[in-house]
Amino acid sequence: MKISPPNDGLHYQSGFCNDFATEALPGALPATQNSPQKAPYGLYAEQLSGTAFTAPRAHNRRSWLYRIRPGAMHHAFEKLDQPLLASGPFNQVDTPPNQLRWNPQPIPADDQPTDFIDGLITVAGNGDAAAQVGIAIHLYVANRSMHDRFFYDADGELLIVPQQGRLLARTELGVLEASPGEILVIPRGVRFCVELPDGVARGYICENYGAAFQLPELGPIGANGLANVRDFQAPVATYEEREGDFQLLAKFGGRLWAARIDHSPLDVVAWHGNYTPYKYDLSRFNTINTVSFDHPDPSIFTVLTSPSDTAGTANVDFVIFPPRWMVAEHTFRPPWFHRNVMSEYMGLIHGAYDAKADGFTPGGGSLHNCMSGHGPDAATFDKASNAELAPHRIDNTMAFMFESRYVIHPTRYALATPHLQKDYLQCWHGLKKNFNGQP
Ligand SMILES: O=C(O)Cc1cc(O)ccc1O
Ligand SMILES: [Fe+2]
Repeated sequence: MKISPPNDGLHYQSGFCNDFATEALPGALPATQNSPQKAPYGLYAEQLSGTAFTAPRAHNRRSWLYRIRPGAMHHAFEKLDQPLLASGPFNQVDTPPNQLRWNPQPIPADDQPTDFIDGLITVAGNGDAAAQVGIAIHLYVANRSMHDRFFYDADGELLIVPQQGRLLARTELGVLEASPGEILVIPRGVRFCVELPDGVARGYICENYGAAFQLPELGPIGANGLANVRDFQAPVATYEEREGDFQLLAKFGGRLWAARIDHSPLDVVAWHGNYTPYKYDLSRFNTINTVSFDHPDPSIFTVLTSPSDTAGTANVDFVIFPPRWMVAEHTFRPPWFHRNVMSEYMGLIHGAYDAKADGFTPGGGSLHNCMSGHGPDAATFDKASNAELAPHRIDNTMAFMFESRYVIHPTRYALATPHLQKDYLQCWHGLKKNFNGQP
């Protein structure tokens, strides 16, 4: 496996939810208090709270920003139409228990300029943004950088999974670049814009209305393993001092809103705290699996989890299926047939997924809802049932799953789009009856 330092030329601070401190100008960060009577350089001090003031210390997230102008300085918001963006409660259409699968969403043609916000398409979700429970699952397809407009999401944090093309996220707390194979998390409320270094981009987003993503417990695995703390990267303070006729977009109450703003809100010269955007390279994931027999539950592949108020039962887990060695003896090695109380949306970043011989392609998606049967397709079942069980490396692949305790409701668009595969269920119809009463 290749492990390399970040090659995007940007600087990052290492760690997950650390108490970071960073300043773009020397002395811009007050050294001994949060709210000096006059902050250095004439900056305004502003606290950005991601959890209740009174949240337990282990979960409390907030950062102190020292900025050129406070976040309150903009004109009034007015509603902005974005017909393909939907929000919880998801009740546009009745949710069928059918297993669903989609082909990739095409990137818009060049004569249809589409930035990261224009290109958001909601395919499914659950819960209620206003109640801070559940998730929305969006795709993004874009062919333009965001020019002179900035966005924040009050409804949830954004876990962004690039599938094609890099994203350069300029945020209030600094700049991060994410390539396919990396993820980017923008906390609730953080203002940012997205540029496209490769001209086009496509990917998936889990908009998490619930508790912020955290690292899963490791239990008997020990002190190390899965996604290690030091591999998460937060930005360093970088500010824009820029005036003009700009737009501040907000997602609030399930709707998009737009306000005029006469300066760049990315004007934070220094900050400290643990409420930050971050990126993570999925190739850093320390994969744990069986070295004896049977296919363990996919929870061993959990990168991040958003807990609900029931222990061990996530609002949403972000799970990956990375390259790995398969060595299980006398075992059917691919994912088994199963029905799950949790609901599973899957996407594919690149390569092929070991439960599906074909039909699940990079950029595509699938949804297996609460208690809907699914598992290997007929070709995979046949092959794996007869394979010689030598050590085998599953290579060149990266699939992922957003797994939620709440039923995931597809949107009207997702059920009507021509990208929905009409024949998905056929993938199991070729499974033969092998039972003949003989052991
Ligand atoms: O393909 C799926 O459905 C995801 C999945 C993978 C796995 O290895 C075990 C169970 C499971 O739900
Ligand atoms: Fe599954």
